Amino acid sequence: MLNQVYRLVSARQFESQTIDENLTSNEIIVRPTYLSICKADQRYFSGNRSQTVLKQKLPMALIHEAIGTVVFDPQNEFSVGETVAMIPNTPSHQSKIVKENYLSNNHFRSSGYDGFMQEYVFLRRDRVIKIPKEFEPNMAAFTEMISVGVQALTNLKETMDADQDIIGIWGDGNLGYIIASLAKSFFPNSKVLVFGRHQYKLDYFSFVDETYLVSDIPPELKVSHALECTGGTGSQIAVDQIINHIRPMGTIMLLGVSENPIEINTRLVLERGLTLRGSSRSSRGDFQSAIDILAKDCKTQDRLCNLIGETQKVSSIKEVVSFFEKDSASSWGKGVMRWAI
Ligand SMILES: NC(=O)C1=CN([C@@H]2O[C@H](COP(=O)(O)OP(=O)(O)OC[C@H]3O[C@@H](n4cnc5c(N)ncnc54)[C@H](OP(=O)(O)O)[C@@H]3O)[C@@H](O)[C@H]2O)C=CC1
Ligand SMILES: O=C(CO)[C@H](O)[C@H](O)COP(=O)(O)O
Ligand SMILES: [Zn+2]
Repeated sequence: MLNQVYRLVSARQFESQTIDENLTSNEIIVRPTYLSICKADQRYFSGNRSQTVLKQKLPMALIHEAIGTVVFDPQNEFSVGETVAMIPNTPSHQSKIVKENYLSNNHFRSSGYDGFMQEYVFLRRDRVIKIPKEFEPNMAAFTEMISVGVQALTNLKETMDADQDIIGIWGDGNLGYIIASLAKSFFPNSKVLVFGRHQYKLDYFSFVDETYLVSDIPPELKVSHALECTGGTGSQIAVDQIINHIRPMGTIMLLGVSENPIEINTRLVLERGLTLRGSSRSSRGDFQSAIDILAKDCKTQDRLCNLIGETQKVSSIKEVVSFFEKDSASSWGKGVMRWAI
C-alpha cells in the first residue's frame, strides 16, 4: 500500500515522500489524529543538533507523542475507529534485566526512525494501546510524555532510600508539570516541592505543597530526593543546586537532555553519598500505568488538561511549519496538532 510520510529534510523543511508498505499479520494500521510536539522534535526542526547528528538522522518524520484511530487490524483485536496511543519505542528483543527503553538496538520513532507525521502508521500490535473514550484528545496526545513521568518516578522509587519526606522537582516546564502531577500517585505521604525560573509558570503548580524561584531558595531548605527536568544548559545549574539542597544519600533522577556534556561537582556527590540515575523514554508498561492512573483520577486528568498549550488543525506542510514556530514561541504548555493531512 502506498503511504505518504512527511519527513524533515533540513531545518524548517519538510517533504512529502511516498513509500510502499506491506502489512504483516502482527501489525495494524493507524490514522494519526492528534500529534503533540516534544522538545526533541523542536531541536530537529530548528536544526539545533550537531551537523553529524542531523546528517545521520534526517530525512525523518518527526513526532513521537500521538494518538490515532485504528483503520485496519488483520486480527480484529482492535475495532476500526478505536482510539489508541502509539508507542514510539520499538524494541527488537527482550531482556530480563534491561528495561525495553534502555535496550541498545531498539528503534525510537522521531529519533533516527520515522515518527508519526504520516498519512497512516503501520505498527506492531504491541506498540498500540487503547485510550479510554472520555480522555480529552489533546491531553491524550501527550500520553508518551506522561509515561516518561511514570518511568522516572518508578525508577526513583526503585533507587531511593527509606527517606521519602520531600521530593524536589527542578524545572517549571512541561516535564516538571507532568512529574509534579503524578508525584502523589507514587509518593502519597511525601511533600512535593517545585523549583523553577518563572513565577508565572510556577503559578500553574498550585496543587503541589510549595514552589520556589531558583533565585530565592532558603539556604537551609533540603529535599530527600530530586528530579531534574530542565535540560540544555539549565541542567548543569539545576544539578549543582540540587547537590547543594539534597540530604545525604539522596537520589537525583536526571531527565533533561543537554546537547553538550555538562559539569557535575563529583566531590560533593562523593562526600554526600548521592546516587545519580538517568531516566529516558518509557516502556509499554509505563504507557499502561499512565492510562490507569488517569482513568482512576479525574483530578490528575484535569490538571494535565491545563498543560494543553497551542492547538490547531493542520492541513498542509506549510501549516505544520507555522505550527512548530508558534509552539516554539509559546510561553506555556504542549503544542498539539489536529492532523488533517
Ligand atoms: N528523559 C526523557 O525521556 C525526556 C526528556 N525530555 C527533556 O526534558 C527537558 C525539559 O523538557 P520540557 O519540560 O518539555 O521543556 P520546558 O522548556 O517546557 O521546561 C524546562 C523548564 O525548566 C526551566 N529551567 C531552566 N533552567 C532551570 C534551572 N536551573 N532550574 C529550574 N528550572 C529551570 C526552563 O526555564 P527557561 O525556559 O527560562 O530556560 C523551563 O521553564 C528537555 O531537555 C527535554 O528534551 C523531555 C521528554 C522526555
Ligand atoms: O523526548 C524524549 C522521549 O520522549 C527523549 O528526550 C528523546 O527521545 C531524545 O531523543 P534525541 O536523542 O533524538 O534527542
Ligand atoms: Zn519526547
